[in-house]
Amino acid sequence: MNADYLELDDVRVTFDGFKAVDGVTMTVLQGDLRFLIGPNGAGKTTLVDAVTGLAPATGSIRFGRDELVGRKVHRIARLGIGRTFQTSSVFEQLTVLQNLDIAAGAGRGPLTMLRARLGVPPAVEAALETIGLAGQRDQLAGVLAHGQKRWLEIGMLLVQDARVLLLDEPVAGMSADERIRTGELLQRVGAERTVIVVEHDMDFMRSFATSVTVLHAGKVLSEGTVAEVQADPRVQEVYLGPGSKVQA
Ligand SMILES: Nc1ncnc2c1ncn2[C@@H]1O[C@H](COP(=O)(O)OP(=O)(O)OP(=O)(O)O)[C@@H](O)[C@H]1O
Repeated sequence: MNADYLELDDVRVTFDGFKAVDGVTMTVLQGDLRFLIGPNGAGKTTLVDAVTGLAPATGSIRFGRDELVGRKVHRIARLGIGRTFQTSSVFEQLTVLQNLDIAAGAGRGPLTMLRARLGVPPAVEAALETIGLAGQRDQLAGVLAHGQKRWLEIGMLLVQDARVLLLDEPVAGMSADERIRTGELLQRVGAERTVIVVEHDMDFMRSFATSVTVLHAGKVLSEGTVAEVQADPRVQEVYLGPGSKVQA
């Protein structure tokens, strides 16, 4: 098995006795574009919080040889686990390049930062190309289109050399064209990394997921290819609904 994989074993998160994540076991490999779906309140965001250290979890979350449960947020980030949130978090008053530069400099000292400013570091250059914003590098992030801001956030994870990307509703609010471009970006990025996408957009999932985990009430209800989970009667019952178009 490749060293870059995320392995969750019996992960649990409890808030005042309420089991938000209730014994989740799943493995996501490098090159997999895994979609995490489920009804509102199923525990998707809490599970991502558990992986990134924002929610206190029990059980085991391993990235390669490293155990993440019990580690602090910044240590988990340094191990190469990156995430985006439901709302965009770019620095609107700074340019695209400055946003990437700051992300690339996270953890570097001021002198290193100063030296790095003399030229655009190769990792930043590569990220600009990957996210399709090379032409907008000197624009303020605040004037970018909604989709472009979300791509910039992904770029910020790339320059930090995140090996695992956890993206919370990355296409919410995007146009149809932006959705397609985001899916293609995730395919490019996901070829070399482990990507988990929390998403409610079923058309987007059908187009781009290589595998799907369905959460319900904090537990894994179903897992497999898009066709497999869509054909699963339990999924149709609790999530996709009796009227959903099943395209097995
Ligand atoms: N900090 C918290 N304290 C108490 N309960 C919480 C906390 N965070 C989440 N919950 C509860 O845990 C459950 C799972 O929430 P979570 O946000 O993980 O679901 P989700 O599947 O991401 O939902 P959505 O699709 O609506 O974003 C919900 O019932 C929520 O109210």
